[in-house]
Amino acid sequence: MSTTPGRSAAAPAPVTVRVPAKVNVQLAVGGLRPDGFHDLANVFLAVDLYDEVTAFPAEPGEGPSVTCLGPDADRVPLDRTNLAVRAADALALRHGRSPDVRLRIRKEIPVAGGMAGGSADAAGALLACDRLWGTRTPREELLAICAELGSDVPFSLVGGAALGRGRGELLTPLDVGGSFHWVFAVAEGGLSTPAVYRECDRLREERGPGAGADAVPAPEASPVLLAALRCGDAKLLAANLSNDLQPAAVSLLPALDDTLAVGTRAGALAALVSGSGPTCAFLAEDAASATEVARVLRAEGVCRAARTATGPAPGATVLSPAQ
Ligand SMILES: C[C@](O)(CO)[C@H](O)COP(=O)(O)OP(=O)(O)OC[C@H]1O[C@@H](n2ccc(N)nc2=O)[C@H](O)[C@@H]1O
Ligand SMILES: Nc1ncnc2c1ncn2[C@@H]1O[C@H](COP(=O)(O)OP(=O)(O)OP(=O)(O)O)[C@@H](O)[C@H]1O
Repeated sequence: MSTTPGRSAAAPAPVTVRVPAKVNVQLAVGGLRPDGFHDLANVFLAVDLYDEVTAFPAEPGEGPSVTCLGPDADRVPLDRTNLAVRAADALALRHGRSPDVRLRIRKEIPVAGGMAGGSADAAGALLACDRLWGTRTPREELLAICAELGSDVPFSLVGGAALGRGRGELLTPLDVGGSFHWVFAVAEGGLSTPAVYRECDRLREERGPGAGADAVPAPEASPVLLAALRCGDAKLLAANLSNDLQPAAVSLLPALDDTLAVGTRAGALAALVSGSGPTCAFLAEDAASATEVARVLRAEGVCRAARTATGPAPGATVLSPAQ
């Protein structure tokens, strides 16, 4: 007999889903669109740093609730604005049912770190609730709900590597010919994604007439970068990493320049800000080099934590009950 609160003998078993963080190996940002978003060529790579979302059954009419465990748990909102709760609400609305679920997030992905942590929890909650409620939502509909929840959420569901067009939600899967070794330097605080995009526009305006947001060329994925992924060539990938949001993130948090420099001096093939930051990502030649880069980053005190990870990693995956 289970002792989980709120479970009767007939209640379904809790469902646990594991969801990866991401790093953007290319983030080309176009001009500001009328809807407030930017067109992107966004090359996502999922890495094996995971949040776990568990959906427990709740009483009929109870509605959704969420708890969070992990080092950053106190920075995660536990009300209806939590992206996992919003995902449960959106799925319930789609099926015309009450969003009765108790969600538990085990958080390893840095909060507001540019690694799509909230998006991961949204994708995880969506899959977990769909299983718990037996709603059997087709994959295409799950992806559409993901896109409504946030630009990064569809990729959190899919994982692997993908090119995101539009605002990042229109995904084309990419072939990857090997595993890449990364180090992530987690910063003390977070950066707000909209604030970083605003700073990117401001810096472009500052560059003068003709360089403003409306003069920005359409973003395109780099063919050489895509070839580097396809071949699993870490050195070629390192030479072609790029993030148009990096100057904006560094402008808001100038100390990131030191973090990037320390990791590079420690032997990383390349360093860049992950997405909207402030997490800094270092591509290493192999596992031993990644361990050394992480050690130096910690020793120099330029980050709150340094984590090694590899990518690509699978997207949102149901861990239990077993398939
Ligand atoms: C920086 C990235 O993480 C790179 O993958 C994403 O572009 C951000 O994706 P996200 O966190 O899922 O962002 P959303 O929740 O969709 O949007 C938050 C805010 O970020 C800005 N935003 C986001 C995506 C995009 N293509 N253009 C934007 O300008 C907008 O101000 C938007 O209101
Ligand atoms: N489940 C959640 N986990 C983390 N943050 C959440 C969650 N739900 C809502 N939030 C809010 O979203 C904000 C952004 O958090 P998140 O960790 O998703 O940022 P991020 O990783 O930089 O996002 P991205 O890389 O997709 O731009 C947080 O500051 C927090 O207020």
